[in-house]
Amino acid sequence: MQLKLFDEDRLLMLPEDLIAYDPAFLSREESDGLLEQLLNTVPWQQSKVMMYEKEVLTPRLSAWFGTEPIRSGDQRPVLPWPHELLALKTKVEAAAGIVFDGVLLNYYRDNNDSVAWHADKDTVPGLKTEIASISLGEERHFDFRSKDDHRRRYSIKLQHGSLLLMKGDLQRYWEHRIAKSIKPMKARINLTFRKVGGIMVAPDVA
Ligand SMILES: O=C(O)CCC(=O)C(=O)O
Ligand SMILES: [Fe+2]
Repeated sequence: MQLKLFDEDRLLMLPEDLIAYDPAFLSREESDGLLEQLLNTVPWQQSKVMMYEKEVLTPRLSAWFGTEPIRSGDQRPVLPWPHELLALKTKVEAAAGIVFDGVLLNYYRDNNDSVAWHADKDTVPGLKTEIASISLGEERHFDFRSKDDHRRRYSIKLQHGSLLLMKGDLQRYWEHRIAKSIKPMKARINLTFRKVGGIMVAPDVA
């Protein structure tokens, strides 16, 4: 049998200390309700980033909820936690065994929205960045590649209501992305719960 380039089973080869995946963390009803509510109530914005000395719009919308900016200089307003995101934060913290202080929401409107290859870095050497990621709506491929050898790749389809934990040295040795697709796609919202504590920076990615 021929191995596909992106074979979901191969995710299992990414060590368990880097990734944990629960495909049905939220029920169907919870996921449907939350997706609808976030689509309609979040003050979505399209951020600008500098790329090769030019300002470009990121190919997705986003919003940041927390108590301080995701990183110094970030233009996004710091939005207060709405009730339903606080409830979700508590549930995610219980599953992850980590306390978070902010959540970044990404809204991929269709198949043309994406996030380019990046790792979510922190500024303090040796501090491991742990992120809990909830997916709602359209299933998209989440790709990983080794920073040392870009041919080493894995991919997983992030399902409606799933929870992905990224931990250990994942951000140090691996990059991730959501690629554009030629297949028409509906809306997807991703929520990444993070610990900023005034020290973590998010990357400038388009
Ligand atoms: O949409 C996703 O699943 C990932 C988003 C991401 O990598 C990020 O916000 O840093
Ligand atoms: Fe990321």
